[in-house]
Amino acid sequence: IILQRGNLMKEKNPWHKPVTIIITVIGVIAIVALVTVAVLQNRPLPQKYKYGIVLDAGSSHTALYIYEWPAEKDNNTGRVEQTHSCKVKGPGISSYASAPLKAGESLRACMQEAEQRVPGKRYHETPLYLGATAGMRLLNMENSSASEKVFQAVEEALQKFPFSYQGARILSGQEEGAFGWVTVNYLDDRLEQGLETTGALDLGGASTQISFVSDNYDGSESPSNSVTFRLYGNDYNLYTHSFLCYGKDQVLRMALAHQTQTGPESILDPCFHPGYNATKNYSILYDSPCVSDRKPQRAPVNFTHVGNGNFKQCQNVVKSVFNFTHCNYTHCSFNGIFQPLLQGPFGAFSAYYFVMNFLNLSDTSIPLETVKEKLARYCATPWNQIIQQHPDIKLKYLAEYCFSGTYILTLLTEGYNFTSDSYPNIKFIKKIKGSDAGWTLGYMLNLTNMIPAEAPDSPPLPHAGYVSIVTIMALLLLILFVVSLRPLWPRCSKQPQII
Ligand SMILES: O=c1[nH]cnc2c1ncn2[C@@H]1O[C@H](COP(=O)(O)OP(=O)(O)O)[C@@H](O)[C@H]1O
Ligand SMILES: [Ca+2]
Repeated sequence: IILQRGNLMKEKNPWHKPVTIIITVIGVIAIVALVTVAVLQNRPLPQKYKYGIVLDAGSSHTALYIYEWPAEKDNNTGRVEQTHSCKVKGPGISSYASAPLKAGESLRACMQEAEQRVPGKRYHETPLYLGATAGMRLLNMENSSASEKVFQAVEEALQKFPFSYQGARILSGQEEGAFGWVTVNYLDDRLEQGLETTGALDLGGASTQISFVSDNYDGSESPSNSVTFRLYGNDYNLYTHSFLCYGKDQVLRMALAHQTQTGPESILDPCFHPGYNATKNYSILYDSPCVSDRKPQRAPVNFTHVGNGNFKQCQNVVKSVFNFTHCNYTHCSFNGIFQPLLQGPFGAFSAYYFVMNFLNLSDTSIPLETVKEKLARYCATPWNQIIQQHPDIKLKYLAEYCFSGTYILTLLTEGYNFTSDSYPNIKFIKKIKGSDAGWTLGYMLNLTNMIPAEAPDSPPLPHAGYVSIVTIMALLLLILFVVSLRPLWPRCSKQPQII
């Protein structure tokens, strides 16, 4: 009987049937394979990078920037980052008008650095651009054949490198302003998300740019200030203006020209520290289209530049470089240039940042009146004390911070109409998420078509969500499968039947 019972038990356990075992094993293998394939197939591929190089040939110096982005995801947002920058030794390329070959040579060291930073197998597909700004605009106005020679020399030097050379050219003021705006908003991820944009304030040595979106500007009033973009499915109507000669170095020339109109032997300059005393050359001072027509006749060769450090008087000198007499539009900034009402936050970079950071005034939550008081105290500090306090700073920069700070505050308030209420909307910035604020990134994004006009189609689920859902579904299938075999389950709990 016991034997019989044992036989009965064996026959009744369907799990031990070969067919059931095979089906179960196949089912488990299929589910494991499904999950594995789903996970592996959709795993993000190992990152490969592409590179782009932009040379910013500014009026005072040239800088090289290397950008990097994942090779598979060109069209995704916020993915292009600056990986390296190199400051070219010596002055800007426009200063080599009388020795153009040296302009090309000056770029070599930074280009060699770029060769080290970009992987060799990417050289040929790495675009290389050079964009020149206001220094070359002025040289081109003054002596176009000299500017052509400089470009020729620069071009020859750059073509010797193994990158994909895409040309050297002068950017228009609108391009310089608009691409600075693109850079700032791209790095802040504002474009793809369609967020309110940040205005861009760029202060160079020879020109300055203001760019922002304003609800009361559709481009119809003063169309030359309008730049339109369609980015990620959003339309932007940007106001932008570049003031040639209103970079801080050219404004200093204009301020000195204002003070030397009669060709004196010496001037007492409120924008320089008390005790500052330097001999300057009239011909060098007036050697720029921004001031050349004002050169006093019968001036001596040199004049003595003496400081007396008075902020209020310095503001008056600086104001003399702005013209507020005429405006043929609803609103103007200065020199009869249209400007819509200021709107939104602003990022102020390049020399805005260098100067305000040096002066410890980059925090715009400090009330504007306090900023002015602090700057007034700084300007009144004797020159020898300033030198002692900042032994590592180049004397040329050091001597000019009082002037530059005064110019920045005057430009922002009197020029662009920022008030003590709207001043805190400005942020003085150097970098955003590791990339320098400036026109170069926006320029490259535009020329490589890296910002799509329409929003890219993105997969409905991120990778992790996709994997989780596939795994959960596979487990459910497994449970369903096991449950479906229920009629074949052994009835272990039942009492053995005794026949
Ligand atoms: O460390 C610094 N302290 C103060 N000013 C600086 C420093 N580095 C650069 N600058 C200034 O920033 C400005 C940069 O202008 P840039 O050469 O880009 O001219 P551009 O944009 O008008 O062509 C110049 O006035 C230069 O002197
Ligand atoms: Ca610049």
